[in-house]
Amino acid sequence: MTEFNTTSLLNRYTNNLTLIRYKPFNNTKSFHFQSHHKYLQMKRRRTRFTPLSASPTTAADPSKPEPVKIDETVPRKGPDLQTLYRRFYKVAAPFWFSEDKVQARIQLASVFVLTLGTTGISVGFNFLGRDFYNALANKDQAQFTTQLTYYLAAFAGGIPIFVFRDYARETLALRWRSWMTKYYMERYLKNQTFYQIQSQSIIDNPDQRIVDDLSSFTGTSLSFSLTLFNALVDLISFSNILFGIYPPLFVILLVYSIGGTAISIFLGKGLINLNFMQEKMEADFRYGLVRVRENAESIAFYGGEENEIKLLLQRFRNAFDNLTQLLISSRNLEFFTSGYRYLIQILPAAVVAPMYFSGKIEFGVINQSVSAFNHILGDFSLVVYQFQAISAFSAVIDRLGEFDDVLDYTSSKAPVEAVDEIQLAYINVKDSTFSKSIKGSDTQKLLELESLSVQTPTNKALLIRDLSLEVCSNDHLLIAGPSGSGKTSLLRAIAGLWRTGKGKITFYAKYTGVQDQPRTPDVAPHEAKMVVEKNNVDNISKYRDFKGVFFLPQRPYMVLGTLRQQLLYPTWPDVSESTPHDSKATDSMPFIEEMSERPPLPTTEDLVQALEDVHLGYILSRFNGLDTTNEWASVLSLGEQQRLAFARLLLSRPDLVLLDESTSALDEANEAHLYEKINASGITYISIGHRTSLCKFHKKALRISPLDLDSNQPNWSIEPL
Ligand SMILES: Nc1ncnc2c1ncn2[C@@H]1O[C@H](COP(=O)(O)OP(=O)(O)OP(=O)(O)O)[C@@H](O)[C@H]1O
Repeated sequence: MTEFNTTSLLNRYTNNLTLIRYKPFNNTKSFHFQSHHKYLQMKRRRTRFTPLSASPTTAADPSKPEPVKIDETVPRKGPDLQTLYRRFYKVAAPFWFSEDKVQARIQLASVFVLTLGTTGISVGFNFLGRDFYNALANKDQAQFTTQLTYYLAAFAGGIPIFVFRDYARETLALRWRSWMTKYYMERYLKNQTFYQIQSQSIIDNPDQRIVDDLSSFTGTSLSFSLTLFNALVDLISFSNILFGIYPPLFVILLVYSIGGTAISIFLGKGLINLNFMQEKMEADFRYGLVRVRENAESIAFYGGEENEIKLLLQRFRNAFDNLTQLLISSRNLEFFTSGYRYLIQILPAAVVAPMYFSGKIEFGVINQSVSAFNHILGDFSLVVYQFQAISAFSAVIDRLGEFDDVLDYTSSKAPVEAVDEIQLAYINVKDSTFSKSIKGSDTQKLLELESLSVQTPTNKALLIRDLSLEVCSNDHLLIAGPSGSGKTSLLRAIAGLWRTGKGKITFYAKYTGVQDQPRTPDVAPHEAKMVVEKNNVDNISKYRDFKGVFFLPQRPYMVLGTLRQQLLYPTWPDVSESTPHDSKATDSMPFIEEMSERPPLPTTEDLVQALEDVHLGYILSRFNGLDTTNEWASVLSLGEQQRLAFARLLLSRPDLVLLDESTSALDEANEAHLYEKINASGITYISIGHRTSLCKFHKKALRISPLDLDSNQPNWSIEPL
């Protein structure tokens, strides 16, 4: 039924070009980092994660995370108990030792106290029940009325405690989740970790792990801890009662529950893995749909609906098949758990009844023993009754733990592998005397490449050999060469995205981050105020604080948001129309705060002027000003998006910009206008481009030719234009 509904829905969605009209403004879940290629591989094979060949440093140090990488050739094996425990602790612990620990612990303590309260109330009800039924059996009306009053009073007093316990638990879970969400997102977006995870296919669906797994991890961890605590207190309280009534009954119960737990673990051991795969496959399916939405126009132009339906249905079928397996395993387990649950129901009454008949106990004691018996049975049988929930939770722990390990591994990788990598250094040149001292003139060195060789990260193919060059202010450089020769790869290396190769890249720019940075010994004190070596892991993000450098890709990235946010991206990232409602929302999430200092915010007039400067003033009236939200990548043409990217550039005014075919979609008049604008605003540019019309805006050209592997000669040359 579900499969049929999904199939027909997909058919209706992709037929008649419905996809092109669908606008995704309110979906904040649309992270999209999984490659299509990976999906094609996934179709026939199941996935397992195996350790990477870790370097000796990481392997020897047990505190370092265990790195993982997708190996799609072998079926995945579930984690062992020790790994699960390690992962649970690693994921759960940081919050309870964070800056919010005092509040969090107080809240946790109150939840536990309220839980104790609820157990006390249950015990009270057990005794009330005994007296109530005794009064009934004795036909003692006065006593019955008194007991009834007590019962009602206990209800009135007890119910709020149950309600407040749940409320306190859920607010604590929310607090924990909001802290964890920020913690994981920061690590995911730091040091270009998201780029490495995506470009090397390290793990599947990180977005689903941040959104869904974190939510269920925090909620379930708390409710399971409380269930365990409750069961323990319950066990102590009710064991006394049952033991007091008839000790052998207690022993039978103990044996029964231990046996039941062992059998359910044996029967349900495959469920953890099935749950893990289910989460992954559901996320893959959802991601496939997000891709259709995001690429609606291209798919519609290609007429690729049929293809998409097949691919999407295949993804859905993977989830469906796995769920079928999951249901079968759950059903088999259910046969056992249902039998286990109901088989023993009449036992306490049957065992205690002879004592009642012989007058040793009153009638109410039978009811009391049944109730105590059921409580203890429930406590001892936690694993049996909750096995499916426990296996789903284990899958969540496994996925989050794996993600956590990858985040740790990716951010700790840089120092270990530094020997064979391209070195990046950043020199702060706020000091104007230094600027002039470099060449004895007013020009300032902005970028220096020393013996730089660039290799592709996956197969280490050499693209550029031994490149050395210097770019000073107004030294506009054009990078040219045949398609595939490595022009964009050179920019990737300069941007720090690719580190494979050797040589050194040094930026000389204005640094806007923290001042007290270590100085490297090879730079004389009069030359630079501060140097940041990229080998230090934190420095990739510090590098972004360099006001001096800006990159413009061929297809500009359009953020989800207003036109104002487009223009302010990426220099002023956290600016949005903050309403009173927003600030309230931030108050309730104490961890979501501004991340760092920014340069002064451009005014509305500045933004309008920037749009006019790139000949885009007309879109203001078309889209009702700066503050309306649109799917900008769909509503603006590629040329308009490129001009918008130049408006960002003019607002940020960096010293140096790297343009990767950034005017490829523009007519020559607009292209010339934009180059004149950036030239006039004092920005030095390095452009990649194929058009000869670009030559007149540049002073020199770097020509890259395809590498000849048989020769040791560099495959580049520099010539004046
Ligand atoms: N992630 C990657 N892993 C392995 N090889 C890659 C990767 N990205 C690009 N390459 C290869 O590196 C080579 C250079 O690619 P690059 O994008 O730098 O070329 P380009 O000179 O900019 O080409 P074009 O002018 O067509 O844009 C190509 O052969 C490409 O296939």
